[in-house]
Amino acid sequence: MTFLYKLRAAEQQNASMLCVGLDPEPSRFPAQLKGDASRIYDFCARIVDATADLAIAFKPQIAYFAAHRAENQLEQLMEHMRRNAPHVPTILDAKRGDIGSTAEQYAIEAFERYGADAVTLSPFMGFDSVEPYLRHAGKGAFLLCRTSNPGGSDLQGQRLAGVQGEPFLYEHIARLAQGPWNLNGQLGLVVGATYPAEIERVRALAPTVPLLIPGVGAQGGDAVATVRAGWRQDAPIVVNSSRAICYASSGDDYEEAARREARRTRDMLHAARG
Ligand SMILES: O=C(O)c1cc(=O)[nH]c(=O)n1[C@@H]1O[C@H](COP(=O)(O)O)[C@@H](O)[C@H]1O
Repeated sequence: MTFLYKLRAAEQQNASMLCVGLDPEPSRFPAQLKGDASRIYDFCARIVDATADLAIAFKPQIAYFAAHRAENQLEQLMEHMRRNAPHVPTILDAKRGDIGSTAEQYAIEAFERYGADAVTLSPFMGFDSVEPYLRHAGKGAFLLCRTSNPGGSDLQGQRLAGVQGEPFLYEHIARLAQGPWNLNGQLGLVVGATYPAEIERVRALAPTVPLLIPGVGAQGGDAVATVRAGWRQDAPIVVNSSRAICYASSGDDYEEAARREARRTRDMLHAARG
């Protein structure tokens, strides 16, 4: 089963465009787990169980595990998601990007070690840094295109003088992902919810690829404008919220609070489809 097939099935089954981001920070855990990096798995598994019927995808961010030497807990979590939420695809947020031979190793890490359905990648080093991921049958890859952070415009907002029409770099990336780079039909693009006008532009240039859209919740992106700009009947959007869901409460009720916030966000996104 391909990543895109799984994504479409989860979109239907959970009536959702919401991606639950898993960015575990022990210092923000509720009292009984607070500060304890050995409980990262426990914390994340409970968030997964509380939101498995509300999400189109789960997105663990690898740095939050690696920083605490908790890669083994990430492996456990990936296994937990496959077992307890097999209908929800996983996107490993690793933002990798390196020469082909090293990319081959990163692809094995993402798809074989962690068993992710998709991964986030930086396209900065060009097609031969992306191609090794496309060799893994059915696996997805989201290329950073117009990221949610203010500094995203430093490079992504520069015009490419040598390219026809002098597009912005992010526009060029969108065209490549829709066309010549999309060898396995499983490429997607990352566009920040903080820039709805750019989401609309990317959607115009890449009408059928899935868009991973972080930036609602803690970063203050406009959820309604995001859906209007990016959602199309035949092209899914995956709108990520991490901290606003994981830390909806710092008390013992954190699972219920995460569920409430996930449901509220999912319903708001759904309603914005009009
Ligand atoms: O690729 C990403 O997921 C990503 C791209 C981007 O442009 N902006 C962005 O915030 N992210 C990630 O999305 C998550 C956002 O977290 P919250 O701001 O807490 O919802 C983090 O894990 C970021 O690393």
